Amino acid sequence: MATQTMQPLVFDASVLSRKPDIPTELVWSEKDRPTSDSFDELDLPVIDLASFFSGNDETALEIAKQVGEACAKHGFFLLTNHGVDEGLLEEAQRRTEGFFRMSLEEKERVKRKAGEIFGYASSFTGRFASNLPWKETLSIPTNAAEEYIVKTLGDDFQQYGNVLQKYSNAMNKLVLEILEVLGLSLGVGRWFRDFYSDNDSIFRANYYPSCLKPDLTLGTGPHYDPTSVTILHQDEITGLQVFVDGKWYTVSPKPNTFVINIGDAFMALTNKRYKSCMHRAVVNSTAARKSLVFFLCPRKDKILRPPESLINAEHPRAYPDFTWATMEEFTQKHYRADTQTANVFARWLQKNKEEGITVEWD
Ligand SMILES: C=C1C[C@]23C[C@@]1(O)CC[C@H]2[C@]1(C)CCC[C@@](C)(C(=O)O)[C@H]1[C@@H]3C(=O)O
Ligand SMILES: O=C(O)CCC(=O)C(=O)O
Ligand SMILES: [Fe+2]
Repeated sequence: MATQTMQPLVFDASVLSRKPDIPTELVWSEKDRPTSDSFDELDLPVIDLASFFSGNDETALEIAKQVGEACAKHGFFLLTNHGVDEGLLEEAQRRTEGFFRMSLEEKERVKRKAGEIFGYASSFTGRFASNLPWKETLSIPTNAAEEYIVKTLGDDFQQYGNVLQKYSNAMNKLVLEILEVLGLSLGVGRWFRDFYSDNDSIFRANYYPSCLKPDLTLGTGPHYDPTSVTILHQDEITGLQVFVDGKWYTVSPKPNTFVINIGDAFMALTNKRYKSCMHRAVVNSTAARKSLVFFLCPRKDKILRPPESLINAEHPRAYPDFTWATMEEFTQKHYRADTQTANVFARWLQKNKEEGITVEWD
């Protein structure tokens, strides 16, 4: 008798957004599903970046203190007066909308292949079997955004590639400034800025189609970003939620404002002085939502070891040394990034060391 193999689900928004019966692969277990009390707004400090760089030391120290408090508590804050051109933000959002509105077949010309970080993924149908996210993603290298888009989608997409390159360049400049604020807040000056000066980061556009049963699904499941620092730009639709003090809260979009959060790799680099924090994205029944995300990643072969001044008797090493290449591989080949990534990764490094497999901290 021939054995029947299960075909992976096809996540085609033009079909699924109209379907009241949700395929089981996209239904999340009850404990993870969004509840109505998760829409209370989270109170986050709004950091004025222009004031930080105004030349007044007292102002800069006060701003660094606010950032430090937020990062020691949950790792999230908002950023305004960031200097990124508003027209560029609008154009990046608009052209991204245009990309995701194309047919599945057209988008799959840039399909993300197994084990690869970059490309278009429609939910993660080929990658995971359950708890699939109600989203499509397009991930590209920030250091070669235009080249990547043109190479995969062709010359007709040159304008989109160019906008994503400009956006990536703007994020690269902005993240180094944010790292100056973070450096001042921990008393290490430009150490973080210098460490990431040759960063090799990831841009990701998230597209969350509307869903007729948003109470059963999640756009992005609960996770900590495994990366270093995340700069998120939401369109005008609400969806981001953060878990603080045992409860889910919403971080609504505000015009011309970025949401910044610390990821696991930066938590390790600060010797756990700063925390990464669990978050997720919910979907809704009426409107599609987009977010543009810059995930700061160090040059792949750089050892993540905290500055000496952050290590002492009161704060012994919280994580072993590692490279981003190893952590990235871990999230792609061994572990689905979730709420436990940093701890499971540290244990995995330890186990490899015990088994005599070379790890960076030998
Ligand atoms: C290194 C990475 C893994 C994820 C993409 C990223 O480039 C940065 C963040 C990670 C992720 C977004 C965290 C949430 C879970 C995840 C599976 C997702 O929902 O997209 C993660 C990414 C991944 O593709 O593994
Ligand atoms: O879309 C959002 O608001 C959050 C996305 C997110 O957390 C991620 O891509 O890591
Ligand atoms: Fe995230």
